[in-house]
Amino acid sequence: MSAHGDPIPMTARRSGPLRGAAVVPGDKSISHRALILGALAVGETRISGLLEGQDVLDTAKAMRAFGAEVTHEGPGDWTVQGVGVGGFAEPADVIDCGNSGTGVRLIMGAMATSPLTATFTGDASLRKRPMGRVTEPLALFGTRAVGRQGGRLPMTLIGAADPVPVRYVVPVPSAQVKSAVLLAGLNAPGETVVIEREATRDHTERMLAGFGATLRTEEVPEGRAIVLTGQPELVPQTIAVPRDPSSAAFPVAAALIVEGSDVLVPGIGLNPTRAGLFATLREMGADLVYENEREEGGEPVADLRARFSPAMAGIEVPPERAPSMIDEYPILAVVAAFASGPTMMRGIGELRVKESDRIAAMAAGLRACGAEVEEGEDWMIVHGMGAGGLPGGAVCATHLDHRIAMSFLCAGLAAQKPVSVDDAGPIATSFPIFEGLMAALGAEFDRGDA
Ligand SMILES: O=C(O)C1=C[C@@H](OP(=O)(O)O)[C@@H](O)[C@H](O)C1
Ligand SMILES: C=C(OP(=O)(O)O)C(=O)O
Repeated sequence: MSAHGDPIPMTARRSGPLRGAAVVPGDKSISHRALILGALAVGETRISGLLEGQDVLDTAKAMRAFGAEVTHEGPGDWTVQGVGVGGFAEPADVIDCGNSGTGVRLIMGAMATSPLTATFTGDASLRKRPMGRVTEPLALFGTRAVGRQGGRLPMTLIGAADPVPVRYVVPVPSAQVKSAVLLAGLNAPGETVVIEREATRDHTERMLAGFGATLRTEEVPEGRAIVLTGQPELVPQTIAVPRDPSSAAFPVAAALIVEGSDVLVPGIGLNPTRAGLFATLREMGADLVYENEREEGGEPVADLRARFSPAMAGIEVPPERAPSMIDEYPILAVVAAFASGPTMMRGIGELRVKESDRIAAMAAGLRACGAEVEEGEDWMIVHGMGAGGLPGGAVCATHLDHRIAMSFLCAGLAAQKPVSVDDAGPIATSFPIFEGLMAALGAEFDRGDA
C-alpha cells in the first residue's frame, strides 16, 4: 500500500542514454528544520526552495497544530509566523507524521519541554519504527511518554512543566536523536549537552546558530559535545534550502549505469556530513565531477556531472563513512550490482530501522533481479555483474519505502529485462517529481507491472 492511497506499481525498462539537467527539489532534512525552527522563533521566517514532499508537508501541518502560522506563498516559498521557544499550544488532535521519522522525532523533541500533551502517529511504516531512542533522553528532561510496546507509535508525550537541562551521549549514530535532544534543550534552563561518538548530519547545529541560539562544540573523551544554552529568543531567518544530495543520488546513479548517459545535477548541497556517497562512487571509478563549487547560505554547493561509467569496480566502503551516506546505501547497492567485483558495506545496522529494513529489502530485490548478495546484521556484500550485467525481470517489494522504490526503478533502466516495483507511491514523501524528472532525461518508466 502507498502511504496515502492505493499502491502504484511502476516498471522501468532498459533506456537509451540519459541526458540533460536534473533539477532536484530542496533538502528534506533542512526543510523539516526550517519549519520547526521557524515555528520556535519570534516573528516571520521566510523559506525558499522548501521540499514540498509529503514528509515535509506533514511537518508543516504539525507546526500549525502547535500554534504557528505556516503559509504556502508559492512554489517552494513558505512563511512561518513563529510562537517563540516555549510558546507551543497544545494540539487539539493527534499529530500524524505520515512516513517521516525525522518529522516525528524532531517534533517530539521540540514539544517535550513545554507543559502540554500531544499524541503522535504515522503510517504503517512509521508505526513499526523505534521511538524509545528519542523518548529515553527526553525522559531525562522530565518528559513522560506512553506508547505501544517496544516504544512504537501511536504515542503520547506529556511535556515537562519544569524541565532540567540534560547531558546525553547519543548511543547510536543518529542526527534525529541528537536533534530531538537539542530542540528539547531549547526550553530547558542552563546548558544542555549532547555528545556524539560519530559525526552525523549537522544541520540542526548550523541552523540553531543561524537562528541566534548560543551553542558551541567541544571535544570530550566520549566524542564531540554540542553545548546549547537554553531559553534563547530565536530570531526569524530568511532561508534558501539547498537541493537535496539524497535525491541527487538517483539521477547521478542512473547516469553512471545507463550506457551513453551524461547528466548535470545543479546546485547540490555538499555538506561533508551528507556527501559520502559521491566520494564512494568516485572511489569505485565513477565519472562524477563537481563543477562550479561554491558556498550558498553557509553550505558548500556544486553542480554534479555524471557520465556513464562502464569500468566501475567494487570497493570496501569505509564503515566510518556510513553516517554521511546513511540514506544512500540502497542506491549504492544498485550501482554496485553494475560494477565489477564485490562491494562491501559494513557498519550499516541502522538501515534495519529505516522506513523498511533496507538491508533485507535490497538483498531480496537484487537477488530477485539475479544478483548475488550476502547480508548480516549490520553488513551487506553485493557481487557486481559489470555494466549492463544485471538480468532484472523481477517485481521488487518496496515496503512503503521511497528509497527502495527509486533504487529499483533506477536498476531497471540498465538491467537486461524490466524491473518493477509494487508501489511507487511513497516516492512522493521525499522526491515528488522523480518520475517526470527521470522521464525528461530519457528514463523509460510505465505505470503498472511489466
Ligand atoms: O536528521 C535527519 O534529517 C535525518 C537523519 C537520518 O536518520 P537517523 O537519525 O535515524 O540516522 C536520516 O536517515 C534521515 O533520512 C534524515
Ligand atoms: C530515513 C529516511 O527518512 P526518515 O527517517 O525521516 O523517515 C530517508 O529519507 O531515507
